[in-house]
Amino acid sequence: MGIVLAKLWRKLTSKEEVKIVLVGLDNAGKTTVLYKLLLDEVVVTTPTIGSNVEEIIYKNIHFLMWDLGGQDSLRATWKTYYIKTKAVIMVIDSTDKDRIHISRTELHTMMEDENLKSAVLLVFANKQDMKGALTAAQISEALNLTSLRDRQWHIQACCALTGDGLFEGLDWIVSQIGNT
Ligand SMILES: Nc1nc2c(ncn2[C@@H]2O[C@H](COP(=O)(O)OP(=O)(O)OP(=O)(O)O)[C@@H](O)[C@H]2O)c(=O)[nH]1
Ligand SMILES: [Mg+2]
Repeated sequence: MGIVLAKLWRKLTSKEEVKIVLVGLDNAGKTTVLYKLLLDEVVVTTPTIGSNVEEIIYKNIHFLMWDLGGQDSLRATWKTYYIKTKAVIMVIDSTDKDRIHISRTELHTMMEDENLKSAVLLVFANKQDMKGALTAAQISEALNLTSLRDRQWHIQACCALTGDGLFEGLDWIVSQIGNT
């Protein structure tokens, strides 16, 4: 316990950057999440080609957030961003029921990558404002999160337009990074 607290304290007081990658299918809302966290604004987005990177300082922790393009042709490049990643945030469009199986495959492939061995996983069940959105529990089941072994994971319902749930998700990451 003392060691965990000491590690957390070191993280909280150091200027060390905590690298996060934001992944998920195209149109999931990753870029919207990033700029809502950074600016508290809903920005007008276009599909991300390549990546956006921003520093977000929260609870005195410097998070370096990499928002990766989610289109099919870009997903093969995700792995080039994994090194030294402390947390993966997978953003899911909770209304995109037809493609949730693709998210599941992408997620489980990622989780096998050696560079993500000790990364924690936060899943954002985004677009909860929309009618017919799957609940976080339904998404958890569809992604088969309980099958993940040796992985700290958490799912958080959210709406990137209002910001609901976003900082709760970040709080979970903060609670985890003292253990890494
Ligand atoms: N209703 C609703 N729309 C959202 C929400 N979050 C994002 N959107 C919309 O979803 C669309 C796609 O958002 P982006 O943030 O560009 O999606 P992305 O995941 O970055 O997509 P790629 O860059 O192509 O991978 C935009 O029109 C957003 O305004 C949400 O919580 N609710
Ligand atoms: Mg984007």
